[in-house]
Amino acid sequence: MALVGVHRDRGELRIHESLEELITDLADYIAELSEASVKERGVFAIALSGGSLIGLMGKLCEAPYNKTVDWAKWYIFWADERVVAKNHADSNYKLAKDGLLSKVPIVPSHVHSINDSVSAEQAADDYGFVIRQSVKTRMVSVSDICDCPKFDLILLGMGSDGHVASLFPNHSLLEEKDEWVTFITDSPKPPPERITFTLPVINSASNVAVVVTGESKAEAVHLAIDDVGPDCPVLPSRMVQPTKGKLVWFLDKPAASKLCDDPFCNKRYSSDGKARGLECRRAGPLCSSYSGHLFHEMK
Ligand SMILES: O=C1O[C@H](COP(=O)(O)O)[C@@H](O)[C@H](O)[C@H]1O
Repeated sequence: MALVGVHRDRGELRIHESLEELITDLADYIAELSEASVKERGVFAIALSGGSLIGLMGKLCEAPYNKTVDWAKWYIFWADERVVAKNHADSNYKLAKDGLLSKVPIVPSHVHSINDSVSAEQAADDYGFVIRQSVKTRMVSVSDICDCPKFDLILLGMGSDGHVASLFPNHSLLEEKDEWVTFITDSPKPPPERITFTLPVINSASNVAVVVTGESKAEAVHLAIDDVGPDCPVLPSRMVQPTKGKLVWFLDKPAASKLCDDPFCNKRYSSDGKARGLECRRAGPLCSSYSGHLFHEMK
């Protein structure tokens, strides 16, 4: 059973009892967005990240999703990529290909991976061109408030330092306002050369999901979501604030364990692993950060 709440300005939180439950909820969420987008626009433009996210999407390769999802309508992009050969162990493309894309009937020409035979700067330029072409042909829609691409869904992971895509804390790339895709040659996490969507592109998407698991990320989750006051370090993950789109956090219990303005009205999980806040929530007024929200237990 998951707890779902809507934070007043940090989007919807889905906190899962187990990884298995999170994995199923994530597959349902992606499948539903795909269906809605294909119905509305005839296509589904999705941007992936690398890391643990791909393993957590694995259920999409299984029944019923492998048969019910309209894979032929999917257009795949990457929110970030390491500038390494496509068959390199560090490649986000390889990770997605091995873990997902080779197991479902995606049209190969709909998979937009980076040019891996040029410099990071050139790869970012080339990828920006690919996205401009995709906007021109309306495979990717365009934001109605700026000229940015509006992806149907951008899927992000988050590092324990709070980075998303290849946007790292205290890095000048966080200030990029003009480019859609940019590059980094000094990534604090190896490999050093990467390309990444910029915040204006991430924040123009119709839907953004941040998928975070494990206790090692609990502090970053706390800093990305809770109202921790003016001295709070501004993590890249906190700068994910879709202008008009919907933000959803998929968390497991360990990742959510340091949330203080939490769905449980400041009560953490009790030692037996039960979410005590459920009683608290039923009994009394809700934590102010979660006003105007729906809170329910998901079956
Ligand atoms: O380097 C990267 O790290 C993040 C987080 O990865 P995780 O394994 O800790 O989930 C990932 O989202 C990003 O795409 C990747 O390039």
